[in-house]
Amino acid sequence: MAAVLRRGVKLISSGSSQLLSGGCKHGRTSTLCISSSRPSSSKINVELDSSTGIAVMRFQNPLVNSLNLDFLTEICISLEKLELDKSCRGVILTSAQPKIFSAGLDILEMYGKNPEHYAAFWKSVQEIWLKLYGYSKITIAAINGSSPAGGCLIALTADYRIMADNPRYTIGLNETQLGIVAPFWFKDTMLNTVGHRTAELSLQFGLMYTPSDALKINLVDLVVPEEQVLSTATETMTKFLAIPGHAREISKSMMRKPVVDRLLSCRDADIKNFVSFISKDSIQKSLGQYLSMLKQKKS
Ligand SMILES: CC/C=C\CCC/C=C/C(=O)SCCNC(=O)CCNC(=O)[C@H](O)C(C)(C)COP(=O)(O)OP(=O)(O)OC[C@H]1O[C@@H](n2cnc3c(N)ncnc32)[C@H](O)[C@@H]1OP(=O)(O)O
Repeated sequence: MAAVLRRGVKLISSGSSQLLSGGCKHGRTSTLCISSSRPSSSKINVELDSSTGIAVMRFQNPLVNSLNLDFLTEICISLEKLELDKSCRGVILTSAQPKIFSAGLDILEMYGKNPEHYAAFWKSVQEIWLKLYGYSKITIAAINGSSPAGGCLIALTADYRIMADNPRYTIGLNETQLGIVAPFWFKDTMLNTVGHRTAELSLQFGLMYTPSDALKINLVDLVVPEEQVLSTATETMTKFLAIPGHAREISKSMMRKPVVDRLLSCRDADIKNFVSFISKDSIQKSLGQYLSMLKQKKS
């Protein structure tokens, strides 16, 4: 950690992860998120440019940024810290893993575990969605890889989505392909983005879209060459930042609050429903088959 803690770097928070803030080149302040115990094990990296107020949060949970409980918790804590940090005005969400934005929820968290584990996991999935969908600051998803199911959900919570123009990358809520069902708040997030008919077809078939098809249905807002995803996200953020903050924030909340409130009003019931659904033998069998299919695909 000594190499990171150079002159002018100060610790600005604590918890399961730490935020380090310090002066660096060009008079800017960068913020790096590292794990308190083992810096190299951190699953995200956050850089905050205090001259612009733009933070870039990179997911780095090998191999495929699958969203397990620890990873979800780490993302949530960092988002919370950035939301409280007055020098941060917006967050760009992107991936440090090649070719993958996020593989979605970690299937191993939903397979072969006990009900207590399923409940704790689902609570953390709810937390991340509540945090991101109700986030007061601007969020932009710089989607530089595939983004199935929970990965697509994370992207859908952003105020704007920019995807790399690579037909090998796909995005969508493919839950039915695994024999599982996207809950109502996944569905509502999709519905609010692409409209009723498209969401209906998309969810029933568990459709995955190439970037150009995702653009056609407004699942993403912009498709750009891969090497321009981050710079375009920064440019777009600058446009959002030009709008008076309080007016933008209230407008965002007005659009999203009913959906957020709906989950808030029934969190425990939603967890119970998830635990009962995922514990079913038939669902466990489907997930087991899907995991085997993923392994077979490699050989
Ligand atoms: C009432 C409500 C009930 C239920 C609601 C539940 C909602 C669920 C939401 C979800 O998000 S479910 C997860 C859906 N995700 C997927 O379907 C993605 C599956 N993965 C892929 O399609 C591909 O792996 C890929 C992400 C496109 C990457 O492909 P690539 O060829 O680059 O890698 P590879 O397939 O070899 O995978 C590497 C490694 O990672 C494992 N893996 C992949 N995805 C997941 C995952 N989501 N969870 C856990 N593990 C995953 C894969 O098996 C490989 O493992 P190995 O190295 O041990 O073989």
